[in-house]
Amino acid sequence: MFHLRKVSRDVARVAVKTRRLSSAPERSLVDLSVDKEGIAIVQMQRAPVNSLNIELMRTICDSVSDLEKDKCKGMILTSASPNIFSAGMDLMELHNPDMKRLEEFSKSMFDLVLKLFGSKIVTTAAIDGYSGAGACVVALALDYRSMTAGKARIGLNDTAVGIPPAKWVADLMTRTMGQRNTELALTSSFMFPAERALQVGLVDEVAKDKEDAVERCKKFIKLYDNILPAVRTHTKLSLRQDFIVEFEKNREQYLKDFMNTITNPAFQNGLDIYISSLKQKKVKAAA
Ligand SMILES: CCCCC/C=C\C/C=C\C/C=C/C(=O)SCCNC(=O)CCNC(=O)[C@H](O)C(C)(C)COP(=O)(O)OP(=O)(O)OC[C@H]1O[C@@H](n2cnc3c(N)ncnc32)[C@H](O)[C@@H]1OP(=O)(O)O
Repeated sequence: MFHLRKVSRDVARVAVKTRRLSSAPERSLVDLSVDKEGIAIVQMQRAPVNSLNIELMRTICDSVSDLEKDKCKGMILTSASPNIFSAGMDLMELHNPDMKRLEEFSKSMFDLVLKLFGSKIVTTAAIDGYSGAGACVVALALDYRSMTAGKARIGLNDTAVGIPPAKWVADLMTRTMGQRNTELALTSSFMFPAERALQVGLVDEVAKDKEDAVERCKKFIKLYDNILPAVRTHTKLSLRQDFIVEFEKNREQYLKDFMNTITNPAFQNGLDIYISSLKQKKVKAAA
């Protein structure tokens, strides 16, 4: 666990009242609440599997911006879907896409990664269920991850949908898990149960259930209670600056690479088969 040096100084905080912000229609994709201590829960609720489409990614992004403006202590990203944190990118956004929307999709995806990775507040995830590919990228962009033991799996299984992991995705994983573990994870597309994910550093703690995962996130956020937020943010961002600068510098190229991969006919054929197999699974289960 982490040991943060105590700084004996009053930390001025803007009082954040407990409230819900999910009344606006576009905000119904997440349920956002902030407790009396200034810790926010951003709960994804895009049924059935929280697949990341443009609207969900933008909503998460906007929510984090709001929380930063409000000077929240920290946020916990979690899911309303039982057994699923998120199924990753919305495959329907990638399947026979409209070019303009695909470009918007790519931009929203990059904006979200940068927003989460470069956030001023403490960012955590309580992962209570499947967290594959794009969802694992989202989790990796946060400061801390707790994950429930059991059936939940996390990993970058991009090759399963025919997407070779982009360099920045591999970099993000390497920062967390180191070169060797990342190489093994990416080349094998291994989906880690919580205990294995903990061993390789993909998650920080294993929880017994969702409630416990949320509590562990809160505990992590409170570790910073005696550190001046501006000092913590400065330190975090200076350690992350290399990734952010590199990302901004290559953003246009990453966008082109992503668009080229998705629009490749071989990728579209593979995706056709993959989506059919997902649907078929349901038909078989019902039979
Ligand atoms: C900033 C964020 C993005 C960052 C990414 C950045 C860069 C690129 C990095 C990586 C590339 C990432 C690629 C991807 O993320 S591609 C998506 C990869 N995800 C998957 O392959 C998961 C596929 N789904 C499953 O394995 C299962 O559905 C599940 C999640 C384990 C859940 O199983 P369960 O049995 O509970 O449900 P169903 O399988 O019956 O599914 C219900 C329903 O949902 C549809 N669905 C499932 N997954 C997706 C999806 N990813 N997108 C769209 N729709 C999905 C499924 O087809 C069912 O639909 P139906 O109409 O039949 O009800």
